[in-house]
Amino acid sequence: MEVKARAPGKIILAGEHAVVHGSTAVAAAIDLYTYVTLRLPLHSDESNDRLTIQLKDLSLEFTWSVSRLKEGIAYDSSNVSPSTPASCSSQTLKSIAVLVEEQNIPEAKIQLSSGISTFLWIYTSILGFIPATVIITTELPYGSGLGSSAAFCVALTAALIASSTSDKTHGEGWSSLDETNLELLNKWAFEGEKIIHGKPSGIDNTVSAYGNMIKFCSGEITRLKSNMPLRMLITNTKVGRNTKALVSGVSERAVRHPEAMNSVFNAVDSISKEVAAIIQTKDEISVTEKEESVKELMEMNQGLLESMGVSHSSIDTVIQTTLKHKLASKLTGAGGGGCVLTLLPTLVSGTVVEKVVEELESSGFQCFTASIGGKGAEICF
Ligand SMILES: Nc1ncnc2c1ncn2[C@@H]1O[C@H](COP(=O)(O)OP(=O)(O)O)[C@@H](O)[C@H]1O
Ligand SMILES: C[C@@](O)(CCOP(=O)(O)O)CC(=O)O
Ligand SMILES: [Mg+2]
Repeated sequence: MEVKARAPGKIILAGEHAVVHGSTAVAAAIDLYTYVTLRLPLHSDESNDRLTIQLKDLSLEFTWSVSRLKEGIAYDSSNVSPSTPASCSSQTLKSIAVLVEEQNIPEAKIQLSSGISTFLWIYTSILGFIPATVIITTELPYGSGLGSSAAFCVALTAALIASSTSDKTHGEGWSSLDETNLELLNKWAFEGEKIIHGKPSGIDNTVSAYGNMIKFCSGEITRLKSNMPLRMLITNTKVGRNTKALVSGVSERAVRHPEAMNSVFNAVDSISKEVAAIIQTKDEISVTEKEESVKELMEMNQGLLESMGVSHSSIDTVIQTTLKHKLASKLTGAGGGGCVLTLLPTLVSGTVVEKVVEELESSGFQCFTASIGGKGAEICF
């Protein structure tokens, strides 16, 4: 039996990091996906009693015998049920880390360890100890702020949940999951994100699961309906970074300077709420005026991200380059490198965009555009 699932990456228009501390943020799905193919043997076959994960884009494969997993994963199965997503205890995570270490992941790719641990936790929690081959491909750059970790968790969970539902509509292309399963997969994906991020807000897995554009605050989701064109240039600085380290850096700063950081988080909250309001407003305000407001709010948000300590010299270079052409930019996702968003107002000419892209690419960055606010998780049999 084979089932496929896909889940999108995202951009955060306003509010990253502060959202971890209870502020509002605005995010949108983008049309770049992570794909998971789950192959379950139809009959138990003793010669292939293995769980294998293939990361196709990286030409990497990790595999364990089911008996090794049963012996290695220390959890109390009475506490684990597919329908009640639970956090991976530190003892279980340690036992999973041993199984991951046995795979000798190349040093240059060691950041994948948390993703592979997440895979083992979610897979065994939902399907138990049964053999399978899981094939992953992705259009998202790893660790660049576009939510590859959440898309991976959401797509994986969607495939696992779909394989265990009785309603399998074959041959009709991609279809979305029902509300109950979406809610379930979103909760599991959040548990996965906890292994990768430490302390996620849940915005990335939520927007990847549900798609569209959302306003998110302390787990509460408001779906946004945009009433203005929103075109963003995405620049990948290609500077590698790790969301977990950046998120904990901000928390440490908040412990050192609680009052100041609270003011920063409150300011971000106001910015995100204003961004959401402008995007949705049906008032007779011209598109140019709306774009001017979004531009200014992006600049303010970037300033506050700098004060949280999550910007980077490569991000500054993108900001300065785009500013020469009167375009505003802010980092998106965890920062520290990764991707930067530049608002492309409707009136900006194609020639200017080409020039900006040329300058950015000559600095070694990679530029692209993506369609914003599209589909969430989908499955296909
Ligand atoms: N397709 C994938 N397969 C396995 N692990 C993945 C995949 N995508 C992401 N991950 C995990 O997520 C990590 C990157 O997540 P993170 O630092 O949050 O950055 P982002 O979510 O912005 O891409 C990777 O180092 C890896 O552990
Ligand atoms: C920094 C943060 O706000 C977003 C992280 O996004 P990403 O993993 O960098 O794509 C963390 C979170 O909300 O969980
Ligand atoms: Mg992430």
